[in-house]
Amino acid sequence: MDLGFPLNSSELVRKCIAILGIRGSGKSNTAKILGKELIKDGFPLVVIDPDGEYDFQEALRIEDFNLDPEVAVKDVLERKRSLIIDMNEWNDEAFNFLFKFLDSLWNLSKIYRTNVFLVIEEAHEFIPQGERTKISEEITRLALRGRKRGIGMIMISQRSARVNKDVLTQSEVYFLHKVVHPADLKVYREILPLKAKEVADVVKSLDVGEALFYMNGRVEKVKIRKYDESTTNSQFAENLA
Ligand SMILES: Nc1ncnc2c1ncn2[C@@H]1O[C@H](COP(=O)(O)OP(=O)(O)OP(=O)(O)O)[C@@H](O)[C@H]1O
Repeated sequence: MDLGFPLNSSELVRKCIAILGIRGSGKSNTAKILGKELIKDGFPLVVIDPDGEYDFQEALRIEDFNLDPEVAVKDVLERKRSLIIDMNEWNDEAFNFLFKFLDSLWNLSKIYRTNVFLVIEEAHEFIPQGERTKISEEITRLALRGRKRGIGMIMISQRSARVNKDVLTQSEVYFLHKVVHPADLKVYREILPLKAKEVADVVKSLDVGEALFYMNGRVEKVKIRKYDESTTNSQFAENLA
């Protein structure tokens, strides 16, 4: 696949991927490019979208939560359809749906074992460090034990230090965009096999859309290509069979 640099999508299957960086550093753009390329290569995505900003062609958007979560999960695992769960309303209805959806995903993935990626935007909101919720427990279980069931994860956060450490350290692939806060730089130092000064210098030099890509022990400065918002239009979940 082409992210602005070439990468083999099969190398990402069943892995946890972290996309980190400050506001405006290009995280969402990176996640969208990566998500679109994964869909193109045949891997369904489930996007937990707190700001209603994701919109992939051929994905179904769920924003009306009357739907049976198990039917939605089966659509992903059986028909390999991508879903965007729009959490914009941030209400009990949305959280109840999400909890049941993640629980069904855990249970049914054992049967189907479809390779799928769970995309979690603003990951610090759903899997906060030092706090446990019903949802964070579901996501943690999927991250720590989902690999054999086909589950990969893409976590995106502007607050690296506030994301649950147990989950973040499961990541094997990192896109590290610019950060400035010392607590976030400290997280980068823990992740990268570089000297502290090197980390500080190279991270400071990153422009919008640039990131340190870290996988298989190799760190590379990359420029992600720009996502074309005009080519997207997801369908609504009423179309779910
Ligand atoms: N690789 C890129 N090439 C060119 N422009 C980019 C690139 N990545 C991001 N941008 C632009 O920079 C701006 C911020 O990008 P983006 O929304 O992806 O950042 P973010 O880190 O996700 O910010 P936030 O945390 O506020 O969501 C957008 O206008 C986007 O179009």
